[in-house]
Amino acid sequence: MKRIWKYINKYKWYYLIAILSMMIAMALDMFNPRLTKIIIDDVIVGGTTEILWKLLLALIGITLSRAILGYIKEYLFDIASSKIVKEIRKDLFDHIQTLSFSYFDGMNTGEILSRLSEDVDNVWHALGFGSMLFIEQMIYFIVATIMLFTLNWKIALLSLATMPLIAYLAVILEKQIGEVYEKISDQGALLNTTAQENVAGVRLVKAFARERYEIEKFLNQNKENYRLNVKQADIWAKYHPIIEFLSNAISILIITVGGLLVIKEDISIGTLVAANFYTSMLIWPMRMLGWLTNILGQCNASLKKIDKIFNEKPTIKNAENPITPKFVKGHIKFENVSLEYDGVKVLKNINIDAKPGSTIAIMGTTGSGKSSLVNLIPRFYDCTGGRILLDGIDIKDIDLNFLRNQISVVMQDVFLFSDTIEENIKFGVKDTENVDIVRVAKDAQVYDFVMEMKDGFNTIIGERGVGLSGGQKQRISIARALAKESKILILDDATSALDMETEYKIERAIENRNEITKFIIAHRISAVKNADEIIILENGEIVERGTHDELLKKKGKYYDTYFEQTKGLYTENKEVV
Ligand SMILES: Nc1ncnc2c1ncn2[C@@H]1O[C@H](COP(=O)(O)OP(=O)(O)OP(=O)(O)O)[C@@H](O)[C@H]1O
Repeated sequence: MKRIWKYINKYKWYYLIAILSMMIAMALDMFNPRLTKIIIDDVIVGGTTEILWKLLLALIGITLSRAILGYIKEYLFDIASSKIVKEIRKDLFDHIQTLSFSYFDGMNTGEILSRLSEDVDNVWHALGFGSMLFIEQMIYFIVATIMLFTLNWKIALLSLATMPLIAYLAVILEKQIGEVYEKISDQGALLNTTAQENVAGVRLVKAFARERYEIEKFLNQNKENYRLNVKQADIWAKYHPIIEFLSNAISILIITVGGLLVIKEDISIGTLVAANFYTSMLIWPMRMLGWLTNILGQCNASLKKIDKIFNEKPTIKNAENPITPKFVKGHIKFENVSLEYDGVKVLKNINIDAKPGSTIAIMGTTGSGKSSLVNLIPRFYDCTGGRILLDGIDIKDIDLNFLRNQISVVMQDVFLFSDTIEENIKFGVKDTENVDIVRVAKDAQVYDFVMEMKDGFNTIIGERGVGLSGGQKQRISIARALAKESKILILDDATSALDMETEYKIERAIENRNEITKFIIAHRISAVKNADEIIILENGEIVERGTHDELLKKKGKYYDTYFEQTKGLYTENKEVV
């Protein structure tokens, strides 16, 4: 909640002027029943017709000024709330960008999207018309009470005595609605996630003919959402008519008691009309209390959820005084590195010395820790033991942005944006004017198939690269990494969808880049055989290492893989034919 005051404070003048306009408009409103009273008592009953035109002019003047002030009030409330919400959404988005990989491991996209859209919208409603009506109704209540007392204290007391009952019902209503709303909001996030995952994975759903199951899953979520909404409507239906009935009953009571006072000539007819008017002004805030507290309650619940994201701290942080080296050679050294995810050790005693420009290939069974190992270099995760050095400096001491700028990663799971091929390739490039798109496209074997497309590099590819083959997507993501021209290149199983020939051409082009230190995770011997060092991982430990020839001589795991992949070229005792 504290956070929201920081934003409101920034636009306090908007709110102050809006509230001032509101107060003047309301003060003018208060004159209307008084003028009506004078028209009834003095002009109609008393016969002083000569003041009628002045009274009518005053009524017109009040109505006009009220309209102008009303416009100023609404405009300022709207503009201030829209500005605040724009800033909250931006800050929230910026903050989400700063969060580390581990945060996203445990969150689903639908939930984050719900915070950014539905919850921020709830804050907007509350800061705009919600708070405006709340302040307005509270002032109406106070002023109408004062006006009633100045008219007749008996009627004033009678009106006020009935208000707590309406207020009590409104508060109960708000409490129950608030509880259900919280559930509706969580359910909405779940519904979003289900829909989002289904649409994103529609091809997989169709391939596995799981449409029925997915529809059922969505319908169940939707049914629960419906049930909660009906429950909310039920609560409204239970309390709202009672509040409505009480409001009307109060009016009848005032007219009856006031009528008796008129008969007894305690008050004039004009006073009764004015008192009835002020009583209705008193009832409205009470009646709206439920609705307003509901909006404010929703806003409060949403703010708590938004705050939870804001309170999330990135687990990977910059050092207090981060180092920004002047020049990077690209020497990467792992010293006794280990890694645990939630207490489970996935890497143990890793020692690697990757000299500038060298190629380190990593092989191993699935789940052996290959991706985890390379993910430590750009600090997607921090090692839990040992240290990693870049040119002799612990990477935890290097400015995080600087460090990541030195590294290009082609991830296992290719992600392309729905944009042109050129923009996708230029994604990580700072100096977009001087990037040699053609060279990187040729090196990544992208150039030929792009040139066959009608719009070439300007071809817009669908979401996540829809419209391209798996191999084409991988090649574009390799081109994207090469275009970044960083000192360290990580290819995490980046050529798995490529045919041997294309993979070979890309590997050669990358090998020729002597200025880059390369980490290549691959399963094919052909992709790793020219590496300066090949590392075989098993259960998070290096079980074999050396060059292609050295490993073949060892006749260990690498040799077995080599034999498996080149079957037919050997005799039964694994001797070359
Ligand atoms: N973010 C994470 N949180 C928790 N555990 C993880 C995380 N990422 C990986 N793991 C676990 O760490 C182990 C190593 O995973 P990793 O992805 O590094 O293996 P890999 O050798 O790259 O596998 P593959 O060849 O299938 O990609 C696995 O047991 C995996 O379940």
